[in-house]
Amino acid sequence: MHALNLQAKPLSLSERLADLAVDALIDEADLSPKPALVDRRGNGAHTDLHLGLMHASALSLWPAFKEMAEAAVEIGEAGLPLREAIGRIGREGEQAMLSTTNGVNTHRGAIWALGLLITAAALEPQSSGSSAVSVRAARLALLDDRYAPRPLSHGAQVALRYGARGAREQAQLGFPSVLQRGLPQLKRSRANSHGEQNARLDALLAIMTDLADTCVLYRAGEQGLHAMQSGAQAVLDAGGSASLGGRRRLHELDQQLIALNASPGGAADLFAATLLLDRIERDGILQGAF
Ligand SMILES: CC(C)(COP(=O)(O)OP(=O)(O)OC[C@H]1O[C@@H](n2cnc3c(N)ncnc32)[C@H](O[C@H]2O[C@H](COP(=O)(O)OP(=O)(O)OP(=O)(O)O)[C@@H](O)[C@H]2O)[C@@H]1O)[C@@H](O)C(=O)NCCC(=O)NCCS
Ligand SMILES: Nc1ncnc2[nH]cnc12
Repeated sequence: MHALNLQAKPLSLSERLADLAVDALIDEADLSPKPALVDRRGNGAHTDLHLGLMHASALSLWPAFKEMAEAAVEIGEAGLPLREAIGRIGREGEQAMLSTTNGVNTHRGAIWALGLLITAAALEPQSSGSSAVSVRAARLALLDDRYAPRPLSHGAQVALRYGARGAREQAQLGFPSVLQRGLPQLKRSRANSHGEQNARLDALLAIMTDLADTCVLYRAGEQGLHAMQSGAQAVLDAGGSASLGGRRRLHELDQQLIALNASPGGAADLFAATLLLDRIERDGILQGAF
């Protein structure tokens, strides 16, 4: 008789990438204190969101992320067939999210950003540096999905009103807010021994300093966007989240954005993308897979 084999089955590349994406979303939700966003302390500027819902939403997206990575492995190149396959899977993921959250939009922007990035990572797992993955993701984002509906989304309304191009442009440009703001700040604050949670808060704030966040623009106009960008810069200038001065500024920013109803949901999604790329680069996506 054979002894029981209790060893866990190794994860496939797609399962591992889906795990990394969901982990990044859960870590983003848990990070506290984030200005005006849902975190361990409360609901920030939201009346219809809470931490449990953010976690449930993140977990509901695992199958969609896995399917996107599988499509990349099967199709094998960043062309229109792959773009349209992940567009369809992304829309199905949005439906799974909405049925989990009872219709609340928790992670639409995250499905877009993290979906493109894990698809790009799965295309060439041996080339998993942040810049290389982002360039491949941008190539996919530049392709026009013929089956995508064009709803008058909040982002589309803000584009008409203020000319901000939001999530689509961010991806098409290769995620500059992640590559030029979030990741460098995360590394700087870690190098200064600020502690992991403070380093993550600083990375989120760095993204907020110059993002045209369409959530903020939709809810609080240009005044809200200016408050977000200048307030985030003030925290970093005062020494960041690890310093007493920075923490005071962070508290002020939280209060100010809540008063303006300005929730930086786009910045939160790009912060999750920062964590994802950081993990892919540090741990490698092949570790633990196969
Ligand atoms: C291309 C799409 C991203 C669609 O873009 P569009 O701008 O038309 O759509 P929006 O519905 O407005 O979604 C964009 C979401 O992206 C986040 N975001 C905002 N600004 C930026 C930015 N500058 N860079 C990157 N990301 C950004 C943001 O997501 C977060 O906010 C959500 C809550 O927002 P909202 O619905 O406005 O909610 P509230 O203000 O709270 O509403 P009320 O309570 O007031 O009612 C939250 O979900 C966060 O995730 C924007 O919301 C893309 O989505 C698309 O085409 N999808 C189709 C499927 C597809 O092709 N997928 C590809 C597979 S990878
Ligand atoms: N933590 C958070 N709070 C509110 N909206 C979000 N969208 C993505 N993450 C979010």
